[in-house]
Amino acid sequence: MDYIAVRRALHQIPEIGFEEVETQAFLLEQIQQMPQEHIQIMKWKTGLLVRVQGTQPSRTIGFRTDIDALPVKENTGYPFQSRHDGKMHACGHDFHMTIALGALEQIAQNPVKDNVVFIFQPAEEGPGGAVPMMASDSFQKWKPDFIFALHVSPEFPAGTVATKEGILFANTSELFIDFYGKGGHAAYPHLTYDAIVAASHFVVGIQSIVARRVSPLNSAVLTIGKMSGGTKQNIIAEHARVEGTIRTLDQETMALIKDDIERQVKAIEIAYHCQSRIDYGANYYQVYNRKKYEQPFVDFCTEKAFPYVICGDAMTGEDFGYFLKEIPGFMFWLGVGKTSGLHSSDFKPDESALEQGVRVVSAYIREGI
Ligand SMILES: CC(=O)N[C@@H](CCC[C@H](N)C(=O)O)C(=O)O
Repeated sequence: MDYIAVRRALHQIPEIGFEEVETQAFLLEQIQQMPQEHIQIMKWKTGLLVRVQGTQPSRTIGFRTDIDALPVKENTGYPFQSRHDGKMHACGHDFHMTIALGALEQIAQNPVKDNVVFIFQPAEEGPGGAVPMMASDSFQKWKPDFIFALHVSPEFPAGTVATKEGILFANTSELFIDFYGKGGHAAYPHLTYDAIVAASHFVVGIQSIVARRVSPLNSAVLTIGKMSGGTKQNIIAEHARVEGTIRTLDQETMALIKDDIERQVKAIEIAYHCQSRIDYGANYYQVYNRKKYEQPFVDFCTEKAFPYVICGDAMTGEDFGYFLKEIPGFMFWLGVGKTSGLHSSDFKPDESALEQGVRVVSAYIREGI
């Protein structure tokens, strides 16, 4: 398989969570070009489960990749840039899928003792594909006894593995708040209750939550990434909406932040004569690496001379945390060299990491687990 060509082809067809129809078809096309004798495929919504039958199986090993993209307008200048306007693989899932396909090809060509299931999971960026996929009959039928996954990172040199014991990715909760006021003519503000002014005060007010309610020895993030409202420049807005995300390293801090958000929303309602509705959307459980499952991987990397570093916690989220809550396993970062950060419109990971990713994943399946 030409990893770079596959990654570039996937890069051109980014799709948002649970819309990965073209992606699923492309993945199937690639899988059909592999030796078929030991492979079985099950579709699950826009995702796939692909099982390679082991030679003398006593258990099932799982490797999971996410397959969705983000609503980002690409600005990489790539000749192979996204063909789907306003959508982009800005979180590296094109890399993740290519590495999964590469490892699948190697295992399909030469199966290992145990069964291996490659899990192509939709909607990691939202609304969250892991929980419904895990609950499906298809997943339950081939449920792995051990599972692992990777995520690309621009924080580490291309091809370098980075992981740690304990929390790797944070707990997350999406946040959507609608403010409803009373619209009217821009020249008669005293006859209205401006929803945009209410939402703006809310956004400024909550900046004090992490600064003043969360212990300075703890960590949390409260980001509003989107704000919208109104219909025209000379009409006072009846409705405004803020959309964001909360990140914490424990559930208590998550509850504390939500409680403070609710208090501030109540205060805004009173002060600005509006009504509101809060929706916490998708919540992701932390990705927690238990030493028992992470340490053997670190030892394996050392033994095989795969470049490796110990990393810190990150406030990124990943619904892979739900797999690890139920199934033994671990997650790691794969460095893709210095580039703009994840979710940036000019995110340009170093493609030399693809081959190393395939090498690490297939070697660990074959010799490590
Ligand atoms: C690795 C990564 O970037 N993951 C996403 C996960 C999204 C979680 C959820 N939809 C939210 O926005 O809270 C991230 O943003 O960290």
